[in-house]
Amino acid sequence: GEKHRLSAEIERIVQGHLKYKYEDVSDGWDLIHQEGEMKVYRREVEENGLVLDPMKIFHTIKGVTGHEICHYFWEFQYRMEWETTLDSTKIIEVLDPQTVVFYQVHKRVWPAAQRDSCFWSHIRSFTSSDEDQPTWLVVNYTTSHLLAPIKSPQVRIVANVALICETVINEPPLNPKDIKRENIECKLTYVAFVNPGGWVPSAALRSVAKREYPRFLKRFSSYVLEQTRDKPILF
Ligand SMILES: CCCc1ccc(-c2ccc(S(=O)(=O)CCO)cc2)cc1[C@H]1C[C@H]1c1ccccn1
Repeated sequence: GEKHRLSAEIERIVQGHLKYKYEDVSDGWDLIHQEGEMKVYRREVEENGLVLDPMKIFHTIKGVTGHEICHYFWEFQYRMEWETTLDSTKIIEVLDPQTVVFYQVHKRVWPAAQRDSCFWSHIRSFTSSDEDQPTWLVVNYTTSHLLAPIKSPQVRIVANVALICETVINEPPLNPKDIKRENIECKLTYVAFVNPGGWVPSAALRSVAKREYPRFLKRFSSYVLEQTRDKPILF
């Protein structure tokens, strides 16, 4: 598509996520939560007393495709229907049909100051040679923007988040037209590097993250299942 001021950065960040997606979580990652198909890993990282813990979540959702998951994650108009941790969200710029800039105000995490975030959000798909279904991904990456001035007392978070989805078709029928939702599942990898942008008590932030990430992914998955239940499959 047409290039714009963020094209080079987007390429760099997207390729970075694809490179690390296959990094195994055996060294340095702790499994902190397991629920059904969902496995939540965290690396404990602190920088000058600030908790930066990278999160990595693997989940398998039966009955939806990776395209559907990324569609509902990226499209702005659904956001407030599944995001329970936001006070507001709005698009402040559209850079191309796959790239927008969002500004969001997050619900206050007591006793910390209220957070806000501004990031470019990019959706794309690609097919590797060996797989038949395309991989879909969404990356949300902090960016500065004239229409999202930093204003006290809100604290701007710095986030680098990726949702990478593969679609598996189990027992594919001879004719692809006959594929049913019970034959499909989405295998997703969600990574989040969130710098809270200002001091938050380590224990408080760790317990909020441990509770909120699984909760948000569970809620988001059920939202997509409910939205797609009686719709034609979006491959
Ligand atoms: C003090 C920092 C608090 C805090 C701010 C923000 C976020 C956060 C940012 C972005 C995304 S997303 O996946 O890109 C969906 C778009 O909104 C998810 C979460 C996480 C936390 C940490 C607390 C954790 C958390 C995790 C999930 C939901 C809410 N909070």
